[in-house]
Amino acid sequence: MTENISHAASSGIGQVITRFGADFLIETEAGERLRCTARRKLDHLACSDHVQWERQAQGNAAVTAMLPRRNVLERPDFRGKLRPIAANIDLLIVVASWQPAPVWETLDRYLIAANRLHADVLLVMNKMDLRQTHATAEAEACLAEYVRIGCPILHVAADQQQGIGDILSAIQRRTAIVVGQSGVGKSSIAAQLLPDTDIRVGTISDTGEGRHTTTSATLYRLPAGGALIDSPGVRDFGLTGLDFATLESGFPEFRPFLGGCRFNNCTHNHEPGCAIKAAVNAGQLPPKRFARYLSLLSTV
Ligand SMILES: Nc1nc2c(ncn2[C@@H]2O[C@H](COP(=O)(O)OP(=O)(O)OP(=O)(O)O)[C@@H](O)[C@H]2O)c(=O)[nH]1
Ligand SMILES: [Zn+2]
Repeated sequence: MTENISHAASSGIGQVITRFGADFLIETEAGERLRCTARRKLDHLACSDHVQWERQAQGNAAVTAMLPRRNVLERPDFRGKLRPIAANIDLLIVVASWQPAPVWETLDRYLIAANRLHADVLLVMNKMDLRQTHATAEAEACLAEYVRIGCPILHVAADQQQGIGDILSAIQRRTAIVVGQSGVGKSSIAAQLLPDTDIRVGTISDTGEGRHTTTSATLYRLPAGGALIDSPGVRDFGLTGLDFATLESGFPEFRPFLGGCRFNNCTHNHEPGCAIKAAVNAGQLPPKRFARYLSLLSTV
């Protein structure tokens, strides 16, 4: 790596691939991977952040600035302090399965989180081989409501390599993360999306310092375009700090009716003249989603 340095650019723009302790692995615009140090004030950098980098004496490189990010996923560390783990996420791939059965309120929470991040959602119903035997009428009705509100849904079977190509084409050029409750098949799906483990590990061994195992979120480029950010902490991320405005805007199907409530601070619960409740009663809004909205409302 060092012999190329005199010919290579000495500074530029790049993207954070992952982090090793205080250091970052950066991908330059030329596609080169550089291990960089960063000043303490850049400690809040996260996987997929765009940055400015600079080579220094002895071939060391450093991140010198963070460029604006479109969003950031944060989760509390062991002290309860919010820490950024991944930035610039375009798509939340929310995985659910027929066994374990979907927890619909959890799915609603992921939809709210995606909306808060201004990211798109793709619901992946995994283990479609178990749908016939395990899907209850209630679960099918809940899923039908997701179809009704326009949530994109794919049915796949990761174990049987069915539908993985559809997920790859749905990602397109976006940067995605895979989330979902335990046991639904997130690892199986990630392994299918990133089948070449050498690519997965190789991105990190490219720094010439041997193979690192990192629990930090890592950005993987997908051969068909787009990228996947993955780590255990990304996969089991959950919505925290829910407030009323976030909750209400996480139910996009309410939007056409929102101006119609008698009170402009209506919470769509007990208030008279509520347009949302009227629309639910008139069959214009999905009732099961609304019932879960009320249950989430009692937590804000
Ligand atoms: N029947 C069936 N089982 C599957 C399918 N995909 C994955 N599984 C199984 O489901 C189980 C859980 O899969 P994982 O990929 O470990 O699920 P996960 O979401 O990563 O689980 P956690 O690590 O607990 O969060 C494993 O036993 C898989 O073999 C599928 O398409 N059909
Ligand atoms: Zn209302």
